[in-house]
Amino acid sequence: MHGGQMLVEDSARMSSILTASKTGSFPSMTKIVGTLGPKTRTIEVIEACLIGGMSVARFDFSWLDVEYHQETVDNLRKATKNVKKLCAVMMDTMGPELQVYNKSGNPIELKADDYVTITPDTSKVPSQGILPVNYAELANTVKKGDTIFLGQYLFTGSETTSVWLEVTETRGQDVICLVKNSATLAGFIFTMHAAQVRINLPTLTDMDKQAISSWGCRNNIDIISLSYTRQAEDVRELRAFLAAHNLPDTQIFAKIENVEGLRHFDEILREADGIILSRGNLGIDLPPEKVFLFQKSAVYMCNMTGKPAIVTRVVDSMTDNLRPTRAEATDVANAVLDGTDGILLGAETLRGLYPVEAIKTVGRICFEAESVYNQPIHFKAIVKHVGDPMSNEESVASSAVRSAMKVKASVIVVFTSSGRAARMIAKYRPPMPVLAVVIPKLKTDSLKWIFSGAQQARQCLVVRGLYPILADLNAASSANTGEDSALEQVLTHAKSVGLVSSCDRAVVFQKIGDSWVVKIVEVP
Ligand SMILES: Nc1ncnc2c1ncn2[C@@H]1O[C@H](COP(=O)(O)OP(=O)(O)OP(=O)(O)O)[C@@H](O)[C@H]1O
Ligand SMILES: CC(=O)C(=O)O
Ligand SMILES: [K+]
Ligand SMILES: [Mg+2]
Repeated sequence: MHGGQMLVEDSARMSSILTASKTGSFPSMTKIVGTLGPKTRTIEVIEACLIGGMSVARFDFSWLDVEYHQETVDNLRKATKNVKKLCAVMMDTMGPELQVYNKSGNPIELKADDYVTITPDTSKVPSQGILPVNYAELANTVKKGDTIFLGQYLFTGSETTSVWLEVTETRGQDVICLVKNSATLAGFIFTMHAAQVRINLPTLTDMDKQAISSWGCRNNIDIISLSYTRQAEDVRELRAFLAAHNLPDTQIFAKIENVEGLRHFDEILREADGIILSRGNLGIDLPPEKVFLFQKSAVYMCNMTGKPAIVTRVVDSMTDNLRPTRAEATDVANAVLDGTDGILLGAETLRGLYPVEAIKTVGRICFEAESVYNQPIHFKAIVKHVGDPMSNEESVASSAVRSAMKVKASVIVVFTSSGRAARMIAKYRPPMPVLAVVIPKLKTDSLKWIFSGAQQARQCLVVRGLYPILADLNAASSANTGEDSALEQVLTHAKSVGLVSSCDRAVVFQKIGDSWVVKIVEVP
């Protein structure tokens, strides 16, 4: 059961480390985002990922086309039905990504101390001596001494399949580079990252717009992960585009992947619904000694404002191995202790040999870290950050979390329509799970009437500690009559999944009429 009875600071902790974890059937509070690709697109594997703890599926449009992703998302829908679990759909844009296409798929061997020319002439065949890139202005953008990384998609920057280049000169539109490490580039697409330079391409490209208006609309996507977000305007532009394409409720998670995004972090955070700390790219854009500082500061700011923070690139080595490295295992736990909402798996699930094991391993580490998370410190920091006077809702929400801790409640139940109230509770990081009971609302898009709710429920799946339940329509009418049939149903469900037992206490946060109310009930 979740609970955080002991902190790492407690002196009695050491021997208890060896006690087996009671993970049970309930997943970690920290959410796991899995990128679906070649190794994770059959119904069977997706089912195993969902059962293993994946609650958000990411579709990366840097790779392949709308038809490919449609097949995968159709399989995801079947899998969620089969295992009776909700899963949010996250679409990841391509953005201004530099790519080298290696049509033949023949490996390219680069040797340390050799020279290689990067050219925008894409009629050239990539080889040891020449690498054609999909960007005409590279020579005007980089200068002597700059660093360029190149490798298979989702490369780590310290492996034999990616290469570190140093710009020695520019010649017309070409860029001549010194190869710093020997490497064999394999695959059909290589990603290029020029460190700390501005790529003069729009954040939301025409290709992305096309994919959103076709695939995105067709699948009523829950979240867009906006790659290479560099300023708040990027988010505003996407927001307007979504509204114009009948996707007004799709959330925007800004991916911070370079120093320009880092510089504008505060303004981006104000506009976005969540943040993805894209350590893959940012980890090579920043000097290594600065990466942790960005992570701690960014997660802290997200926590203070109650917006989800997702950390990427945690267990790269699990792409080919059953166990993560010691450093990776510790890194996952530290991300949880920092306060992250979710962990995003990329290569591990996309092309890895052990996608399900990667999900489960990360889930177990998160679960363990959550049990020693210093929630009281976090709680105090938010109260201080929000300051006085608090809004009525926030004041009651924070009190609900405090009450739940004081009475050692097993669960907090929150009734919500948009998900906002649930996120407000989660912001205070209660140590027990929060059941977000999503009450459907009747809405019109001027063509037809529809019930909202399913999407809002799925969007809760990216927030630490939230477990959404989509209420039936009868629940919607019972609230204002003071009837508690919905609450009874929720507690019965919580009992059936082993989350609560008879005589446990549950804290309920709900809106009755215009007032926010907290009550403490005993599980029947
Ligand atoms: N016991 C209950 N049973 C069923 N419905 C309930 C119960 N208690 C509250 N509700 C309903 O839950 C809904 C809570 O949604 P509400 O819209 O107030 O919150 P939200 O969507 O998180 O915030 P906002 O609308 O401000 O974005 C209300 O419609 C309320 O009437
Ligand atoms: C996932 C991703 O894009 C990154 O970490 O850079
Ligand atoms: K991408
Ligand atoms: Mg990236």
